Amino acid sequence: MIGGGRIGEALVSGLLQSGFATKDLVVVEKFPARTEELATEYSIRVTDSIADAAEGADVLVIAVKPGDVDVVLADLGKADLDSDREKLLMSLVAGVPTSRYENKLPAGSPVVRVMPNTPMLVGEGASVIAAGRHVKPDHLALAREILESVGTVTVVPESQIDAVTAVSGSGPAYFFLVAEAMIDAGVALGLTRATTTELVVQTMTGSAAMLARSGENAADLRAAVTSPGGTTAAAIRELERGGVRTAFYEALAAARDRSAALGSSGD
Ligand SMILES: NC(=O)C1=CN([C@@H]2O[C@H](COP(=O)(O)OP(=O)(O)OC[C@H]3O[C@@H](n4cnc5c(N)ncnc54)[C@H](O)[C@@H]3O)[C@@H](O)[C@H]2O)C=CC1
Ligand SMILES: O=C(O)[C@@H]1CCC=N1
Repeated sequence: MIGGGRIGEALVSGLLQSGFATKDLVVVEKFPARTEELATEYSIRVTDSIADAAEGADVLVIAVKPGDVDVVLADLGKADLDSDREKLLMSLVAGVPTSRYENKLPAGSPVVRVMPNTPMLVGEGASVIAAGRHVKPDHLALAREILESVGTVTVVPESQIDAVTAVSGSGPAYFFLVAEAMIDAGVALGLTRATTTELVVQTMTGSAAMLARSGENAADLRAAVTSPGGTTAAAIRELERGGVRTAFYEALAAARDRSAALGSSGD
């Protein structure tokens, strides 16, 4: 795991909780305080040397910011890696296409681009994978196996990954924002923060469970809550007046465009 930040830690933590052995994971982290934190929290080996971790690894996971990918690739290029041992590279980096890795790695290197999300920290991640040019079914199966230990896995063509990033990669932030706004609104109505937080969290959890399990679509489930002339209709009217639907269209298009831009500029 190259990059032990938020997403790197989420995957490491999820993998360990799902039964991966600490001896099978090595994290490369360049920020010393972070190195210390990860080693203490998870009892895994954390190093600041990419060469040290990559030697002997079957899978390299890249979890640095898009702007740091070229440095990582340069370090991998300098490392004296065992060329007989094929390594699967899994990039969790937003925006960066598989071709950027393929152009810098030895010819024929298998690269899988992944768009994960942070709920993998609690085993509820939604990971989406796209195969690079040299990926064979076995590589895809291995990537799937790793990611399925922390949530669901969906395979799409790489042309769809920027859109997927807008939906599920950034998606948790939209839900957290809605939760934050609802909690503040409940407090404005006079409820305690503790009570309103508990109610919002359970309402979100319960609604998500209904969406996942009831077999009904979101529009029908919403209609079932909306009594004629009732409270929900009054609330939805205000949300629509506030442009909530258009805001989501625009927000997801902005995220998709930003993902594409990160891939070309890297910053
Ligand atoms: N945070 C999220 O919800 C999601 C993030 N991603 C992607 O995951 C990647 C990482 O994001 P975060 O974890 O949020 O960022 P972060 O900034 O928390 O973590 C990146 C880590 O990489 C380390 N690092 C940078 N250069 C390094 C190098 N050369 N060698 C070793 N370590 C190095 C940094 O010290 C830092 O700890 C990004 O590319 C992002 O696009 C993808 C999906 C969701
Ligand atoms: O905000 C970002 O760029 C990353 C990618 C998806 C979620 N977080």
